[in-house]
Amino acid sequence: MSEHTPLHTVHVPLGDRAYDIVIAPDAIQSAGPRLAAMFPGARYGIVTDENVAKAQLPRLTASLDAAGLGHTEIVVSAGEATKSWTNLQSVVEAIMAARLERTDILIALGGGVIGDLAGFAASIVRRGMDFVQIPTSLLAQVDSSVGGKTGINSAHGKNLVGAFHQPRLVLADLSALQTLPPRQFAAGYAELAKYGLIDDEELFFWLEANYRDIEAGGPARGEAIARACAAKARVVAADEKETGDRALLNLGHTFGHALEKATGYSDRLLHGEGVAIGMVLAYRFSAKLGLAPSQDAGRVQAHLKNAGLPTTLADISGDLPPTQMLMDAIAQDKKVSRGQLTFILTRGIGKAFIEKNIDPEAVATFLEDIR
Ligand SMILES: NC(=O)c1ccc[n+]([C@@H]2O[C@H](COP(=O)([O-])OP(=O)(O)OC[C@H]3O[C@@H](n4cnc5c(N)ncnc54)[C@H](O)[C@@H]3O)[C@@H](O)[C@H]2O)c1
Ligand SMILES: O=C(O)C(=O)C[C@@H](O)[C@H](O)[C@H](O)COP(=O)(O)O
Ligand SMILES: [Zn+2]
Repeated sequence: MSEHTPLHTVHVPLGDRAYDIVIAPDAIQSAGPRLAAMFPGARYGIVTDENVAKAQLPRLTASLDAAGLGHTEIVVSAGEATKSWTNLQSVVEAIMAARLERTDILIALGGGVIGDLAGFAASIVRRGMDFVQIPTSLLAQVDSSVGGKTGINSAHGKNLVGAFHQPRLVLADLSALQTLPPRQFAAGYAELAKYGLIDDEELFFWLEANYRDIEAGGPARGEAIARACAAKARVVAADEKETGDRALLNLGHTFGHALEKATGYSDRLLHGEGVAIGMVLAYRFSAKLGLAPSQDAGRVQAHLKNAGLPTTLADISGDLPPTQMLMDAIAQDKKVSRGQLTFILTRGIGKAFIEKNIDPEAVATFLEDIR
C-alpha cells in the first residue's frame, strides 16, 4: 500500500456528475498531486473560515505549493451566520477579483457552512464552475460535503436560497478532526446517528456499541464515516433533487431548522444540535401519534445525550419564542407542498418514513405539551 492509499473510497454514481469520496488520514497532504492529475492546468480558489484557516489551511497550501498549483485564499468568519447574502456576495466578488476562470476549481475547506456557501458561489459564478469539497468537521465528512445541496439562509428561514451543485471530488481527511472542538464533534455525531435512525437499525446499534472508539479517534471512526457516506451516496444516487426518498435525510430537520431560526443561527444551537433535538422530537411525536414505541424514543434520546448532545427544548440556553413563531418557521420548510406540511416520522429505530398532509394543529399541540 502506498503512503497515500485511501482508507475508504465511496463512489457517488450520478452519471456525468459522478464523483468519489476519498476518506484518508492524510487526504489534505495528498491533495496536490491528486488535484493536479484530475484538473490539468487549473488554478484554485480556497474558501475557508478563520478557524480552519488557522488549523488546516497551511497543510493544504503546502500540498498545492509542492505540486506547483496556483491558488488564492478567501477567508470568511466562522459560524452559521456566515451563510448569508452578504458573504455570498463577497465570496463571489473575491473569486472574480482573483480572475478564477470557469474551468478553474473552487475548494471548500471547512465545515458545512463553508461547503454550503462556497458550493453555492461555485454554482453561480460565471454560470457555474467546478468545486471540490475538503470537509474538516465530522458533520461535513458524514453529510454536508456529499450530495450537492448548497445554499444560504434567508431572514425567512434556513437554507431557503440555494442550488443543487455536485462537487467533482470529496477529500475527507481524518486527521483534520484532531483540531475540531468536542462540541462540534458531537454536533456532527447527530447527523451520523441519523443514518441508523432512518433505515439501518444495525448501524444504530453498532454506533451505540462503538461510540467511545469513534469519539476517541479509533478505527471505528473511519469506518463510521465511510458507512455514512455510503448511505448518503445511495440515497442521493436514487433521488438527486429530492423529489422522493431523499427527504428521509431530513429526519429531525423540520423541528431543528425552526429551532435554529428561533435561536438566530447563533452558537446557542449548532445545526447538529438542532438535528439531535429534532430527531428526538420526531420520535416523540411519532410515539404520540401511536406510530412508534416510546421505548425507541427513549433509547434514541439516551444515546444522543450520552454522546454529549442536547435532546430537549430545555437544553437550549435562553428563551425560545412562542410556539406560533416556531410554527411560522415550520411553514417555510422546503418540504411544504400546496400549503401542506410534510414530516419525517418513524415506526421505530431504522424505520423512518415520509408523511404528507400533517395537521399543523397536531404539531402545535405537541410542541405546547412538551414545553
Ligand atoms: N449541504 C448539505 O447536505 C448539508 C448537510 C448537513 C448540514 N449542512 C449545513 O452544514 C452546516 C453545519 O456544518 P458544521 O457543523 O460543519 O458547521 P461549521 O461549518 O460552522 O463548522 C463547525 C465549526 O468548527 C470549525 N471547524 C471546522 N473544522 C475544523 C477543524 N478541523 N479544526 C478546527 N475547527 C474546525 C469551524 O470553524 C466552525 O467554527 C449548517 O449550515 C447546515 O445547514 C448542509
Ligand atoms: O442532503 C440532504 O438531502 C439533507 O437533507 C441533509 C441534511 O442533513 C442537511 O442539513 C440539508 O442541508 C437539509 O436540507 P434542506 O433541504 O432541508 O435545507
Ligand atoms: Zn442536517
